Amino acid sequence: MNKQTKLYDIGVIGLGVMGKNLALNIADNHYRVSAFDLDVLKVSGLVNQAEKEVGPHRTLGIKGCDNLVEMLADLEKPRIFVLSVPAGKAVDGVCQALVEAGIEQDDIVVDTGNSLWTDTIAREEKYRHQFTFFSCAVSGGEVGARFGPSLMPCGDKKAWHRIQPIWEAIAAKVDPQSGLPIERTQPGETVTEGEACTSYIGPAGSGHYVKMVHNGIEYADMQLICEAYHLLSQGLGLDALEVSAIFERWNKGSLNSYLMEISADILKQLDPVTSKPLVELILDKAGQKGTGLWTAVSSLQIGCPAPTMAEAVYARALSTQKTQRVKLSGLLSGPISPKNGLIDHTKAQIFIDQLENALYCAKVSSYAQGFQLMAMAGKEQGWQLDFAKIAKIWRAGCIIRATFLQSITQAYQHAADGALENLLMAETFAVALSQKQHDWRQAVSQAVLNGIPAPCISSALAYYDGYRSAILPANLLQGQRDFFGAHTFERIDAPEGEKYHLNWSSAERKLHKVN
Ligand SMILES: NC(=O)C1=CN([C@@H]2O[C@H](COP(=O)(O)OP(=O)(O)OC[C@H]3O[C@@H](n4cnc5c(N)ncnc54)[C@H](OP(=O)(O)O)[C@@H]3O)[C@@H](O)[C@H]2O)C=CC1
Ligand SMILES: O=C(CO)[C@H](O)[C@H](O)COP(=O)(O)O
Repeated sequence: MNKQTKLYDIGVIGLGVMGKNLALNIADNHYRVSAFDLDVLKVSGLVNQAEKEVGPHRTLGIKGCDNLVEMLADLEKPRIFVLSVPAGKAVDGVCQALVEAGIEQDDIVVDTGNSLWTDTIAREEKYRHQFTFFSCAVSGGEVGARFGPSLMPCGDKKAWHRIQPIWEAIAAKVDPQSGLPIERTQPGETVTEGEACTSYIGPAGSGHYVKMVHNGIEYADMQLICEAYHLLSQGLGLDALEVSAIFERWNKGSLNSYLMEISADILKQLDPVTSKPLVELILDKAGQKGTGLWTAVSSLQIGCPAPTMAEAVYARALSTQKTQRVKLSGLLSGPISPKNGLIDHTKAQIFIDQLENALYCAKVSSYAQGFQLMAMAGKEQGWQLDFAKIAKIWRAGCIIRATFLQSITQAYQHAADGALENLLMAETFAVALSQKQHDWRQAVSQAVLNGIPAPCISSALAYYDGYRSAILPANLLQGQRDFFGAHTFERIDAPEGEKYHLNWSSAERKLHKVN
């Protein structure tokens, strides 16, 4: 391996999709990187790529290591290690191997994988007497990691101050006025202006919680776009290229986002083998690694409704039941399908415009759920989450980046003392949704009438309607609970907290005040 005399600034462990690109990004920003992976081919692959990218006149400060003892010797003390290994056992495996290799108390280990936030809290405690376990969730996929991701650090404040200059250098950057990304796409380029998409989130676990909700929102955003595609293709009978053109137009307006942009691109792609649209040849069974599921589970545990994110997880699960779906498509009846699609063609443009507004409203509703979930979790855990900052660091670099996040940033900045309980209460969104909600209902109605599943668009509407309902039928529900289980109920004409029970089954039906 490449022998250097000067010590290195940072050690990157795990050189898969993310680790390799983070290492190159860090080196582009003039920090010297020592890199290790269990797979020697990944180590040599990184070193070769670094040499190729810069050519003979300039070298990137990247060195491959054979083992962790070598890496420890390579690094300037106190040392900084970046872990980019699969979440779960591998993280503890590397931490243990670092202990065996001689890691010291002042050294910092930064876990950048999609770890479960409760594991992060436990690890900070577990390794407290051996080194500082810090964590920083990363979003942006391969390209983000290479040219500027969104970074959500949490844990020991002193550790944050040490890594902050590196993190601010490698993060995506945003023009503070417009909220638009300042992009770099070439190896060796750096962006030194603009606001960095990283900000200290809070104590251990908080950054990973925020990233988990980011992924829950990501699942919902993706499914919302897929439902629009389904309604346009199955409902109106449009082909992939026609849907792509609609998405490209939507991407120029309030729906502008990275996910909308790549969806338009995907729909345009022809299969190199058959020349048909590739999307039509991709099997309709969705995968998942678990972060969306964790978000839905947390929302249920906390008691904070996040139905659109949960529906997005269910939609992926349902998609995997392909064999049953195929069987039932011939067994269960739905609306009769005319040749050119289900929805009246003479009203196609009206429907397309309604769907655009429906998608915008559903997106606002979904983000409102996500931000409220973070607020409730933050309260429960005693984290002081700054939502304007969180929206800010999602404006570029991450998968859910969108111009819309500038409006969310401003909504939280304008709310006095962080008093915005729910995004739906922000004037900008309340007004927009009031104006567009009729179209949202039309789109959901068309989906229902024509038998096209749109669980995220419609659950987002149900959340909106539930949230704006002064009266819900939970009075009857409380009656049911008291009837069969003596679970008691409160009365609207009695002080809050006072509990009552009616002896529903007895002849006299006596009301008792319960102490
Ligand atoms: N891919 C993405 O878009 C994103 C991924 N993430 C998260 O980042 C983390 C890394 O993801 P990704 O790069 O995609 O994963 P990959 O599987 O591509 O890379 C992980 C790498 O870590 C190596 N590795 C595993 N165990 C060890 C070990 N004990 N010591 C050294 N190296 C080890 C693996 O080697 P081997 O293959 O030989 O086992 C592999 O090269 C995950 O937690 C993921 O959830 C976060 C944001 C986006
Ligand atoms: O964290 C990410 C981006 O922010 C990953 O892309 C995410 O892990 C993808 O999740 P899944 O495989 O479950 O779709």
